[in-house]
Amino acid sequence: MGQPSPVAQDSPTGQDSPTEQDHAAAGHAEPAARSPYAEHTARLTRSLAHALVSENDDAELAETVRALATRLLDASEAPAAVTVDDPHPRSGFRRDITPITSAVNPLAPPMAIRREGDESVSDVALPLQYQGPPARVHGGIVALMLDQVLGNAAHSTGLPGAYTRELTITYDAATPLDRPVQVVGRIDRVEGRKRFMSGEVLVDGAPSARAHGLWISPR
Ligand SMILES: CCCCCCCCCCCC(=O)SCCNC(=O)CCNC(=O)[C@H](O)C(C)(C)COP(=O)(O)OP(=O)(O)OC[C@H]1O[C@@H](n2cnc3c(N)ncnc32)[C@H](O)[C@@H]1OP(=O)(O)O
Repeated sequence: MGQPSPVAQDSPTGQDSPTEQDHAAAGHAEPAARSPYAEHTARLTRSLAHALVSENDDAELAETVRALATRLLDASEAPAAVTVDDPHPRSGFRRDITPITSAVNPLAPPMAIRREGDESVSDVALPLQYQGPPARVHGGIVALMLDQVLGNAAHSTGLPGAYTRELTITYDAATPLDRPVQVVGRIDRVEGRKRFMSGEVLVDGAPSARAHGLWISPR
């Protein structure tokens, strides 16, 4: 596995400035300012989620969190205006707020995606927050990872932006928590506006889940 390399494009179209379609796909307006606030908040929230699932109770910490939650609520009037330089290779959006690769979305692990040849690749180990059955990654999270990595691959060639039209997952085996897994996606063929995609989640090189799907550019 090579070193992560930044995704070349800032937008699904590969242009310097994001288009309206990029914004529609990303679901937000262009950020007005840059600040470390969002990144710190995301890290804090991930830490809180970890503390919650660890089931340790600490009254003093709980009070600190309560007070902080009150302050954060007060400060969250315009969250769309808060952003940071993403320290991770970006998914392709100028500002990534997806719940899987964004550095500033506390729902996201976050998962970094890089290009290797014709494929989009991510190495990730998912912690307990993403558990479904005991010791296994939730199947919906597996689908989310594959949707994102296949989506990244669908946009990696400078083709116009496209949306997931169909995504089929075959779960072959458990995807373990807290162990490195690799998610891979690629374009199998392009027919006009349609991109037929495939990919897999690999555990020690063997697929725990396989995906195929269709991405379509809007008219
Ligand atoms: C660098 C950035 C990285 C960025 C990386 C970012 C990764 C983000 C990953 C997140 C991905 C998402 O969550 S995306 C969000 C979730 N998905 C969505 O919201 C999509 C919702 N669906 C839609 O908006 C729409 O259905 C579209 C835009 C996808 C397509 O609409 P449309 O253009 O009207 O489509 P339509 O005419 O019906 O179909 C187009 C053609 O495809 C054919 N077609 C339709 N379905 C199928 C099918 N299952 N199998 C074969 N062919 C099919 C039709 O017959 C037609 O063929 P012909 O007549 O042309 O021959």
